[in-house]
Amino acid sequence: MVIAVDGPAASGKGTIARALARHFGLPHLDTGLLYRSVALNLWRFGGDPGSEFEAVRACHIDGIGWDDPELRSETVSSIASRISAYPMVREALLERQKRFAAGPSGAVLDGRDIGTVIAPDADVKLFVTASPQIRAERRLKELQARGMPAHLPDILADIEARDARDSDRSSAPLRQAEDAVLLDTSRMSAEEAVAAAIVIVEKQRLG
Ligand SMILES: Nc1ncnc2c1ncn2[C@@H]1O[C@H](COP(=O)(O)OP(=O)(O)O)[C@@H](O)[C@H]1O
Ligand SMILES: Nc1ccn([C@@H]2O[C@H](COP(=O)(O)OP(=O)(O)O)[C@@H](O)[C@H]2O)c(=O)n1
Repeated sequence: MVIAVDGPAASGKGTIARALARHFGLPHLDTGLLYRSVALNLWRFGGDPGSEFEAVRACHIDGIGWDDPELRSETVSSIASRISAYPMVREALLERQKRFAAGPSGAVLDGRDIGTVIAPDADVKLFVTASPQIRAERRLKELQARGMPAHLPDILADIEARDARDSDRSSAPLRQAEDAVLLDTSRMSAEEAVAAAIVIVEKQRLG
């Protein structure tokens, strides 16, 4: 079974995708980490996020560990949001995501374009969302828990800017696939959102 989980920043898609992978015994790929790795590479070699050419040169990401704490920094988040709009960057990361989705034991992938581009034939597609204010509050708590300086109005502005960039880009914009089920987690705890997602998957896969 292949499960596609898409949605905007801090909607809870990663939490849901990880829990679904555990529940159904499937491998999981957080595709945002690929874009974050390119951003971290670019930042480390002093490249210009305004240059598609330099961003493509940063797509050799095998040397970056998924547990590198820098991947989650606000600087890297912001660069990732910019470089992910470049068609050549998306192209460079496409094959590895498609290969993961086509793996022999099925998969759960989360990102922005899983249901539309990476795995258009996924068995189940979820589009996870929540209001910008709620998402900003979640990210604030997350940053505070990691002891990082954080300011709600700045986080909200950043989330809105990233939503706009994700939705307005011409290459694989963020949008709900026609056959995706919408899950608005604004009024749900993480546990409730996971439980709702499991029910959706069970229903969808039975057709
Ligand atoms: N339904 C929810 N209610 C409250 N907090 C949540 C919920 N879902 C996720 N979170 C928390 O919000 C933050 C962002 O969630 P995450 O799953 O990383 O989102 P995304 O992958 O969409 O960016 C995390 O700290 C997570 O624990
Ligand atoms: N499939 C994907 C995944 C992420 N991205 C981009 O990569 C950035 C980081 O993704 P992420 O999923 O780790 O970000 P959060 O939603 O966790 O904040 C986002 O701002 C997106 O613009 C994308 O364009 N396509």
